[in-house]
Amino acid sequence: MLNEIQHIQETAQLLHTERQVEAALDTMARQINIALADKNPLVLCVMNGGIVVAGKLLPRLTMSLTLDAINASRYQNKTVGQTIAWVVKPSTTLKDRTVLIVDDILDAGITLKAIYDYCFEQGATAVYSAVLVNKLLDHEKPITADFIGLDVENHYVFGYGMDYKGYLRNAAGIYAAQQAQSL
Ligand SMILES: O=P(O)(O)OC[C@H]1O[C@H](OP(=O)(O)OP(=O)(O)O)[C@H](O)[C@@H]1O
Ligand SMILES: Nc1nc2[nH]cnc2c(=O)[nH]1
Repeated sequence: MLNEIQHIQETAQLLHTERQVEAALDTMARQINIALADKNPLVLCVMNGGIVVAGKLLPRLTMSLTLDAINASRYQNKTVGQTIAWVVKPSTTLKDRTVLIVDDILDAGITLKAIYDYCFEQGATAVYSAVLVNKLLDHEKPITADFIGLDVENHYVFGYGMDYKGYLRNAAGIYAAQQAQSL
């Protein structure tokens, strides 16, 4: 496995540098600070991928807020999505809260739509979403995010929380994985 990960890392294409990602986070935070200034939001970090984005975004946010996590995983360390596994649900009540869902990537949009619907089912009054990366697809998605950091073309990407088979979430940039060799 580690041979494959090393190969993926060495052959990956850098799409957005750390500096570009940090600038995108600044811009997202500015927009969120304006839109949710007086909303006392509950920030819901979508584990595991959202952990880096949430961790980087939170110190940039200036309003009063609380934090919780949700883990709805569709890829489960694979590169092709399947049905959603609800691993962790928030322990805080969502009732009457404005929720800000924070995730690393909006791809087909199935995960975000499921979490969005879940928040309303739990009694949230308003639900916003922030994703670091929006993948450009040639078909409609069931949901769009309110705050988007960067667009990427239709590659499998990793870095800034996004994994390749569970690894490379710690890459300090956004990379496109090239086709894996069978190693
Ligand atoms: O738009 P979609 O096609 O539904 O995919 C997006 C989701 O996929 C990834 O999660 P994943 O299921 O890989 O879990 P992870 O956060 O643990 O990596 C990512 O963090 C998003 O939550
Ligand atoms: N790491 C990663 N997770 C995803 N989940 C949905 N699409 C992607 C992707 O391109 N990369």
